[in-house]
Amino acid sequence: MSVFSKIREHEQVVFCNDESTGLKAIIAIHSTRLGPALGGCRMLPYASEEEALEDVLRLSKGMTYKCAAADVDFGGGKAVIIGDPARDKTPELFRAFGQFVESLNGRFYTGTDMGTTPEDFVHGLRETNCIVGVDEVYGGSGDSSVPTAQGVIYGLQATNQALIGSDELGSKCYSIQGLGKVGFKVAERLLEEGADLYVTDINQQAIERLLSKAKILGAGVKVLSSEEIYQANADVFIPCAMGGIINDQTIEQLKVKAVVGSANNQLLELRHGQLLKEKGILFAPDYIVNSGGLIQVADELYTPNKERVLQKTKAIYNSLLHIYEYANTLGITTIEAANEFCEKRIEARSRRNSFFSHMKRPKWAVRT
Ligand SMILES: NC(=O)C1=CN([C@@H]2O[C@H](COP(=O)(O)OP(=O)(O)OC[C@H]3O[C@@H](n4cnc5c(N)ncnc54)[C@H](O)[C@@H]3O)[C@@H](O)[C@H]2O)C=CC1
Ligand SMILES: O=C(O)CCC(=O)C(=O)O
Repeated sequence: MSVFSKIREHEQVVFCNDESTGLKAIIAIHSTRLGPALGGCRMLPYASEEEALEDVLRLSKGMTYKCAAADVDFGGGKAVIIGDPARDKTPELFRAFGQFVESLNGRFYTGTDMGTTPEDFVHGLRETNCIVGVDEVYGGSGDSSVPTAQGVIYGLQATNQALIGSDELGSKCYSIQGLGKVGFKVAERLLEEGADLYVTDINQQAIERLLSKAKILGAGVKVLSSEEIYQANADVFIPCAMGGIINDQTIEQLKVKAVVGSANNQLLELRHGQLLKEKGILFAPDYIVNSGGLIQVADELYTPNKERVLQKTKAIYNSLLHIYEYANTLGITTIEAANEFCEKRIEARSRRNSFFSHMKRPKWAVRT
């Protein structure tokens, strides 16, 4: 397939190469119809450049929908750095990346994602102001995985409400894939609520950290292998690592009643939403559940306010219940319902103007 056929849905794709630092990154801007593109930057040891391109194209498109669902005036973008986060990170690499972000002149804002941390982006911040989610001491709004994890908790509560008519999180069993920045915080909160957990992570340190926490709380955690997690006898599966994990092979194994997690692009294909529905498994559209981080970093660009972020993150609960109800009424899948809702909103808003006209975000005039 030609490059232009591959990127036909996207406005712009930038390949960033810096030999001296070893930086190989791709920035994808899916759409700026609702405002400048906003989305985190992943660092992963992709098996091939094609795989990295595929990932950044899918992720940036997802951000367009996430921005529409979260009702923020930004568009969809994302970046990936090809490299091993455990081995290849240097301050100079992140500065080189920051220079490329700056060259886009405000069309793209970025921050953390899988494999990157707020500390990494402090280096990038020396080259551009278009970096979000660094520590408050550097003028940022802080680690965006905190509201992301909070949003997953609201998503779990809404899903429990839809399934059993109660928001209660304890006295249930959850299976969690990935105990990184988001997964660990979700696991910690569920343990505090008295829930039982099955967990998996390819990083042994992440497992040990959670086991120490569980020991302090006297809580029950069972560690499973990467393959076993799909068969766990849990009520809800919480994917907090990579995408594409809901597919033909895994759906067959799932015993849960719902899938609610932070991982971006959980469904390998749209039809997997239908397969989940047929199996009676409720799917919480990932870009609604995991929008807490986006809400925080978007808010940061209007001068950050923690209380406002919390209020907007809480809205994930009602948004999800609304999507469940809408899907039920129309007899469609929850992902179809969410996509339809976002596409209508993008269409309605773009009728006003099809371009964004200001580099700086206007200050919030109205408190919600
Ligand atoms: N950090 C944030 O605020 C947001 C994150 N997300 C998404 O949530 C997911 C997790 O993000 P973070 O926690 O920030 O990433 P992270 O890099 O901090 O954590 C990911 C964890 O998953 C583990 N992992 C990787 N492959 C695995 C596998 N095959 N099986 C089990 N564990 C595996 C890693 O060892 C790591 O501990 C990603 O899909 C990310 O795109 C979405 C919205 C915002
Ligand atoms: O969390 C962030 O820094 C930006 C939001 C994002 O990339 C995401 O929601 O996937």
